[in-house]
Amino acid sequence: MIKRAALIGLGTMGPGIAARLSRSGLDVTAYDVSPAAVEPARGMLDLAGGVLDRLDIKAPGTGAGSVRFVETIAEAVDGAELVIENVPENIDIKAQTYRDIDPLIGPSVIVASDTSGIPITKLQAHISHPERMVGMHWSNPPHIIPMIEVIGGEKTAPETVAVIRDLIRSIGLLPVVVKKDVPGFVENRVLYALLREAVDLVERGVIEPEDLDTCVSWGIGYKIAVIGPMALLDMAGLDIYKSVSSFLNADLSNRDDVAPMVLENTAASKFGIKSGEGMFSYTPEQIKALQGERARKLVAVRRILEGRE
Ligand SMILES: NC(=O)C1=CN([C@@H]2O[C@H](COP(=O)(O)OP(=O)(O)OC[C@H]3O[C@@H](n4cnc5c(N)ncnc54)[C@H](O)[C@@H]3O)[C@@H](O)[C@H]2O)C=CC1
Ligand SMILES: Cc1ncc(C(=O)O)c(C(=O)O)c1O
Repeated sequence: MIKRAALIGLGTMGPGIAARLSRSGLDVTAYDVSPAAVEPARGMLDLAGGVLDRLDIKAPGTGAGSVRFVETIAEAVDGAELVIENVPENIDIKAQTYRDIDPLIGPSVIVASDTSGIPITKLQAHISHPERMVGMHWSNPPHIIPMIEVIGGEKTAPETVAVIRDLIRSIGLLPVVVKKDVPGFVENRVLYALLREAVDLVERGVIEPEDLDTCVSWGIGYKIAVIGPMALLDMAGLDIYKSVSSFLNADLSNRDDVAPMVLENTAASKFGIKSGEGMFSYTPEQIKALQGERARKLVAVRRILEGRE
């Protein structure tokens, strides 16, 4: 079983993944190309530790598992059996990172990418042992969401997929093996189908953004946490789905470009909470409160869904 992991990239995702792996007894080295990313990452690591306490996720033994911040990529991968790449969702940046890692690791080291949806087959073209490369797609916030997609590319060895699946299972998380290396894998294909329709409805003035969120969170979202889409079809009845989808599917958004509303916002540097404005506006105090509230509610819901209260 893997005991030493390296995390490359410590932005939104890296610190939570480091926290979750170390809590399960792995020794983690953490590296970011930007020294400015390290202090926020330490803060996120501490916050994630507190959330893991509230989830009652205990270390396997006293002192088991650690996170060590290092200053070079060579130090990060030295001795690692698993390297998890968490650099931005840009194939050139990811490819350069694999080229940097390649001469520093042995052929048995597994390189996993947390890509949101770039096919693994494309990524593994940039590494000399593609059979050891795999997709390991965590969901945000990664220390709280227990499901992780595992994706093999055309050249990934089945054993590599099995090792990562077993690692995820052994630390009490939920691996889902995606059988075909399709863009976006499964979670983001479903999420982006929902987001495309949601953005379109707001953009066309069908609904206000706040009301869209109430509708989806308290309608579909609340329900879907308890009963997944396939089981939901059976609950609703396939006859109903057949009737509604026979006229509704043709009316749903099928735009294949990025919606103008999103282009306008991003062009104006409105990225959401990271810039203080996006679909909504946020003060720094509101952002802190929202993040705390998100963690508290996700922990509470997870405890209930797991039958722990
Ligand atoms: N943000 C999200 O909700 C999720 C993101 N992902 C995926 O995870 C990956 C990382 O995403 P985020 O954490 O959101 O990105 P981010 O932009 O917040 O963080 C990326 C970090 O990588 C660092 N970095 C850039 N080049 C590097 C290099 N060559 N070596 C080391 N560090 C480098 C940056 O300084 C930055 O701190 C992306 O592929 C993304 O699609 C996956 C699940 C959810
Ligand atoms: C908007 C968005 N895009 C990608 C992801 C991901 O899973 O890669 C997420 C997420 O919540 O994890 C997301 O919200």
